[in-house]
Amino acid sequence: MESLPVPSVQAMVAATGGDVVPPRYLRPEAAVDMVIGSGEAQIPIIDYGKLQMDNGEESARLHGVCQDWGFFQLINHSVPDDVVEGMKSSIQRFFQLPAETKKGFAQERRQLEGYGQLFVVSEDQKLDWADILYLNTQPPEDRNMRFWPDQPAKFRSTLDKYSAAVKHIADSLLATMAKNLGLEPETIADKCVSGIQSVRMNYYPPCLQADKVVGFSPHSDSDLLTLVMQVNHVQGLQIKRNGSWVPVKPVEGAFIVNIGDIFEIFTNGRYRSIEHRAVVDPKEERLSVAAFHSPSIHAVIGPLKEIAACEDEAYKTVDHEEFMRLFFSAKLEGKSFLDRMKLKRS
Ligand SMILES: O=C(O)CCC(=O)C(=O)O
Ligand SMILES: [Fe+2]
Repeated sequence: MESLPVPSVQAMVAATGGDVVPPRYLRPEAAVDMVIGSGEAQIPIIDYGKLQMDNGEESARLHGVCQDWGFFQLINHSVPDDVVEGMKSSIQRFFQLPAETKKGFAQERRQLEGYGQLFVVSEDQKLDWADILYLNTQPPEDRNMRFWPDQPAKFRSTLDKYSAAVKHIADSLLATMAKNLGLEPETIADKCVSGIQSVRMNYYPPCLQADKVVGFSPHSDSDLLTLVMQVNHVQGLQIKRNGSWVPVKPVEGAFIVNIGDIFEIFTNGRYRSIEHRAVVDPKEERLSVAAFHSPSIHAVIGPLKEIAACEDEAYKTVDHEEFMRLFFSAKLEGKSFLDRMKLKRS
């Protein structure tokens, strides 16, 4: 698994002032897409504190939101402020480091981790207006410290704390979601013993011709559940709903949570992953941190037998390693990966 090396967009913008857009970044298709005006829609808000108190009303709301939206903002979560703020400042400071220093953590051949970009599989493919740092964070034995920045000084210890705290929330949400689907909470939890977490830190430089580029191509996440933190005040995340893009207005201090492809496969389509993308600001940089949660690498990925017992399976069953290999070896294009995982009905 690997992604072809591409230039740093941040370095390119620093060199040109950001008003030059090389052809490989021009995305005319994005400009014609319909975007719902801001203020018209807001993704639902779920209160984590209420879920923890076994509040039946809040978990019923969560069930409705998972079926109807696949995206929500999680408030009142338990990650301490200093961990959240520490993570934000570590990431901002990492991307402020000189280009040469960041290159010390660059991706290597046949590896996904590190500083660079993902899903670049051909030399003529269009590119996203972003640089990323992608790291395996859980279980700890999966970490490759070679790619973990040692600058700023607290980066590693902060990411260690952040990753554990966010994993804890994801596991707890997954247990509630399993219950909401009439499953034993262990049904999903058992597959997540030594569950995998990876963290993708996204840096979107400004682009004076922002409507001509895309920060993150339309995609659904491949995992079970993603928790995204907005690092600064610049908005850019949009979700696809009823055929239009809906901008997400982040609530201060909330996590943006979304259902991934593996959840859709596990539940045979009861909860669906939602297509989303990131757009770029003309004047200001934007940063976000996505934490992806997947079952153990030894788990089988296919419809859960508890759900598929009385209905046709709509998705293939593959081992987790094969699933990851398939996901990372193609261009990200909406939900096309999940479509390839569907069983064709005759
Ligand atoms: O930048 C964002 O807000 C979204 C990032 C995202 O979709 C991802 O990392 O998968
Ligand atoms: Fe995503």
